[in-house]
Amino acid sequence: MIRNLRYIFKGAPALVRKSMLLEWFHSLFVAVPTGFLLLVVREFFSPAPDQQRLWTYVAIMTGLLLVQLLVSVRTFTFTNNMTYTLSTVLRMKLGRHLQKISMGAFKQRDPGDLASVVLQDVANFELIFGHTVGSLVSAVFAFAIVSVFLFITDWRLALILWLALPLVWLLVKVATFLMQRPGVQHIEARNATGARFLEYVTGIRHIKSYGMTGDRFSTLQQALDDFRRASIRTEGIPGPFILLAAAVLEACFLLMILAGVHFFADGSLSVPALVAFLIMGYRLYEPIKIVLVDYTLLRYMNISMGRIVEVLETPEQQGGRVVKPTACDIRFENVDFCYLPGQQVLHDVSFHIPEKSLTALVGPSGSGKTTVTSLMARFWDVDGGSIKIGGADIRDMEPSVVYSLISEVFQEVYLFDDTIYNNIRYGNPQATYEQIIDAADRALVMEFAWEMPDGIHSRAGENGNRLSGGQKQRISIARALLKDAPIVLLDEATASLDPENEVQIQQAIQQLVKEKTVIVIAHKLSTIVRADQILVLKDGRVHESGRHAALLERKGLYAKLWDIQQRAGGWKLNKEVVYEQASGGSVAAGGIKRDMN
Ligand SMILES: Nc1ncnc2c1ncn2[C@@H]1O[C@H](COP(=O)(O)OP(=O)(O)OP(=O)(O)O)[C@@H](O)[C@H]1O
Repeated sequence: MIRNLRYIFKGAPALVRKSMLLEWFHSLFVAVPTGFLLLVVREFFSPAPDQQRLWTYVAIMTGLLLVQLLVSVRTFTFTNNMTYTLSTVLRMKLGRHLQKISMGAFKQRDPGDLASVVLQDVANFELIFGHTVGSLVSAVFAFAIVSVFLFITDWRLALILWLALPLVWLLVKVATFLMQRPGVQHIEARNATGARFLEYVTGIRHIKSYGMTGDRFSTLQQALDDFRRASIRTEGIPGPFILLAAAVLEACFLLMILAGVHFFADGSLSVPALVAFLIMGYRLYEPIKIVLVDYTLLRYMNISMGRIVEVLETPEQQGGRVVKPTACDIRFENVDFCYLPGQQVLHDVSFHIPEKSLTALVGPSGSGKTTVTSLMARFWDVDGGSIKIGGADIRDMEPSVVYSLISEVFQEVYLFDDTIYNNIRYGNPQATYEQIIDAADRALVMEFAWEMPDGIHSRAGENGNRLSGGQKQRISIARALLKDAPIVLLDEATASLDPENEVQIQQAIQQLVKEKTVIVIAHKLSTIVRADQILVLKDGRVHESGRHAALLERKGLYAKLWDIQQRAGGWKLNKEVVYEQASGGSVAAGGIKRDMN
């Protein structure tokens, strides 16, 4: 636990030290009045009680209690502020860290599980830390101070009260040991419930349309049942041990009374000392009772902290030796890669993409086209070989540098639940209003945005659900135009569009790829007949490469795919769509119109 706490408090030790100091100070003002209580009792039972002395003690105790109140308020406010500051810092740290780990490490965990680390585990930490750590520290100090007073008064009775400690400690240890597994299971069940709820809400359209409501509900019901059982176990298993520990405290107190009466009878204990023990013995156990409840909570917090530390310790992608490459040609050298251990997806892939050229990636489904583009963008790091941009290994560059070199326009467009304007602005947060409108104009976003109630400031909805597929793609192209990165990755951006939309998207893409190094994943081979280079992938290897005509002559896989597409289903292309890197570095793309024969 100490290691986890240290890790989490890294960067804020001064805050924690101040909080602990305040708690110690607070415990001092809780315990010292008890000492005066002893003096009051002694004075009270003396043969001639001194009234003035008694009033002085009472006045001092009142003063101390007032200070205690002030210190309590200050300690509470400080600890409260510190806890929420720490948890905000922690959440931001987790957010920043998640950005810096590779997609591989990111995807090893269920997204619902990761979200629950950031939200639930940090909430667990702030709730338990804020409410228990302070009182625990205070309790330990108060216990120590009251013990000193008691040992001074009568060491034998104090020792009997202390007898409870090893027993209580043992019972707490057993309780925390027993709750370790249910605690982990409880957190797992909680995450599973969150994930099932998320699945249920996000998939509600499909669940309804496939009439799966009953089935899906039972999955959720199952998760909720598991969660209920896990919650009962987490509280129920340590519960009896904690109750037993409380009973041990009561028993030792009774034992102390019996011994006190015995010592009083044999004349070795005075009345004031006995009364003091009756009052203060109970007070001695108050902090322990707090510890009993809080300690098990603390162990639960430790499980959450362990999960937070585990995420924070996931290695970040390194880089930084190369600040920015001087050119933007791309070279794959003997690249091997697997998403999962033992399942190699790319094998010894080598090729070179000259700067400002157009390269098409083609191949059967699952051949590795998307994987090649993901590796170029350093979403994952290669397992073997290297990828170089401008001659520099991308592993020597900060991932953010690599991202800044690349614009992507993929089939699946992700839009934030924000305005269209802001969604474009993500491409370059420093862009001016004019630059954003210009990008929107060039990507033909303005054509549809004008007609919306708030124009370009209309909201896109969650993941753009208020917009059509074509409109979303135009926004993503505007975003890429605004970013103006030297490398452009296109993933068959027009696959799911109607002909009219497709022509418009092609025009927008034409704007985007001017003077850039372009890599296009093409499923329709007719679009890439004029590419500078076509890489044909099969089973994660470069099976063939060359220009369109040369590949047709070879009569290999490309020629076969071409043949199939030409004959496919009686469709006739009567106007070609072509990506072409012209000698001046521009790419031409025509419109497409299909007629059924
Ligand atoms: N995140 C992932 N985790 C595990 N395996 C993956 C992951 N993404 C892709 N794969 C596997 O890697 C292989 C290559 O996938 P990739 O998406 O690169 O192919 P592709 O050529 O782009 O396919 P498509 O044309 O269907 O999009 C496939 O066998 C796929 O199952």
